Amino acid sequence: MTGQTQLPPLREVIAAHGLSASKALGQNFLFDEQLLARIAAIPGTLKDRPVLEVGPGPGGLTRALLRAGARVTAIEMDRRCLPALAELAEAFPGQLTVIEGDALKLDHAALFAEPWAIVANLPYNVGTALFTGWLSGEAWPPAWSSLTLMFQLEVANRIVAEPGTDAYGRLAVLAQWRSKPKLAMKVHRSAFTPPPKVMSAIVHVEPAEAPAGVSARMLERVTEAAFGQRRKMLRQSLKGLPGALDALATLGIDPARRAETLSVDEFVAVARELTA
Ligand SMILES: C[S@@+](CC[C@H](N)C(=O)[O-])C[C@H]1O[C@@H](n2cnc3c(N)ncnc32)[C@H](O)[C@@H]1O
Repeated sequence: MTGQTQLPPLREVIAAHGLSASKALGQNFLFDEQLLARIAAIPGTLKDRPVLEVGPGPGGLTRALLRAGARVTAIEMDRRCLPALAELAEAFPGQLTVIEGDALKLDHAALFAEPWAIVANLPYNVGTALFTGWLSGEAWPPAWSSLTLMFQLEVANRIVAEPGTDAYGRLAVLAQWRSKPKLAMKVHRSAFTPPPKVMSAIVHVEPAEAPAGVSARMLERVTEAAFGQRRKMLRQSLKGLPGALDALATLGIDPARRAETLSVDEFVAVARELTA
C-alpha cells in the first residue's frame, strides 16, 4: 500500500545525500510531513492522476504526492537531489519519473497524455514566471487541470487581490479573468529550512470558462498600459493604445478613473472592444 510506505525522515535524507540548501537555487525545504500531506490534499483526490511537480528538491512534497497515489513527473535542476529522488522512485514503483532540467525551458505538455495537476514549492522568481506562462496564451481551457503553488504571501495576495486595493494589478487580472484563484493556506516562514525572510502562502487555481470574444494578448496589452502608470487616469495611461479611449467611451467607463478601480470584468470589456 503506497499510503503506508515507510521512508526515512527527510532530515536524514538531506544528511545522507549532503543536500545543504543552495541560496542560488532558492532552496528552502519543507520537512513537516503533516504540513506536506495537507498541501498535497489541496488539489483534491490525486489517486492515479498525473501531477507535474516542479522543484522537488529532496522530495518532501513529492513523497506526500506519491502517498496520495499521484503519478508524479518531477522536474529538478539541482542534480545533487537526483539520488534522493531515485530512492523515492524505488519506494513507489512506477509512480515517479524525474527529469533533470530547468522547468522554465521545458515543454511541459510534451510530458503528459492527459490533463495534469501542477504542484510546486518554487523560488519566488521562477514560480512567478512559470505562473504567468501557465496562465497566458490564447488556448483555453489549458491542458493542465489545476495549479497549486507556493508564493511569498505578498505575491499570493496580489494574485487574489480585489479592485481598489494596493495589491490589485496585472497579476490579479491575469489570474482572475478566466480562472478562480484561491489563497488555500498560509505557511509560516519557520516551516522552511532555512527559513526565508517573509511569510508564504499556497495559491490554488482552477481554470474557469473564458469570456467570449477576448484575446488574451489584448487583455495583457490593456493591463500593461493601464497598470504601467497605475496612479494616472486612464485617459493618460491608455492613450498610447489605439482605440482604447473610444472603447472607454462606448462602455461608459469614466476616463478619469485609475486602473486599480476597474473590475476584472471592466478590463475584459475594454479588451473585447479592442479585439478585432
Ligand atoms: C523552495 S525549494 C523546494 C524543495 C521541495 N519541493 C520542498 O518543498 O522542500 C525549490 C526547489 O526548486 C528547484 N528549482 C529552482 N529553480 C528551478 C527550475 N528553474 N527548474 C526546476 N527546478 C528548480 C531548486 O533546486 C529546489 O530544489
